[in-house]
Amino acid sequence: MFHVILFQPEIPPNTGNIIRLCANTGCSLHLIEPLGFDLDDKRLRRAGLDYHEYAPVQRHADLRSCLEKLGQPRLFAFTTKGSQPFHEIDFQPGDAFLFGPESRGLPEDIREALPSGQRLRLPMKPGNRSLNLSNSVAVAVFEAWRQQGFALQ
Ligand SMILES: C[S@@+](CC[C@H](N)C(=O)[O-])C[C@H]1O[C@@H](n2cnc3c(N)ncnc32)[C@H](O)[C@@H]1O
Repeated sequence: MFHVILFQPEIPPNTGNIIRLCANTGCSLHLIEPLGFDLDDKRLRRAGLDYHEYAPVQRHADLRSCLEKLGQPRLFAFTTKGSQPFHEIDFQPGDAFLFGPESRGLPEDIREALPSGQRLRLPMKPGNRSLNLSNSVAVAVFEAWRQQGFALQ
């Protein structure tokens, strides 16, 4: 349905939650190396994942090779530095959603390579820094899936 791309994720429980989220919503999950942990990290396994939930998870050496493998999908970057409200986008099956690492967010060159309309911001109260990574992915995926009527294919 949708592709979730985590750029160099750092914190195992976040990725564990996102693996389960993707398994439950039918998204594929793409991890851009280097990762801040091993995929068999016990902190990641503590998310209680079943083996089948790992099935749609792929690792990629870099973002470019990931996007090539996905056939150059329409790409949206979720960033606190975006100005485009995410809920105004008409998401389409096959779209890819890119999220940054927990400590530093997406690098500037990756953000700036996209038009401003594809740099999406999730609303927050003024003065707050950011949402948790796995919460951000959940909000984004469920809005996109809601727009498809929670279609199962
Ligand atoms: C913990 S945040 C990173 C914090 C980093 N200091 C920053 O400002 O980007 C991890 C990721 O969650 C996503 N995220 C968190 N809050 C967001 C928001 N309000 N709008 C869009 N994306 C958000 C982004 O992809 C971000 O790179």
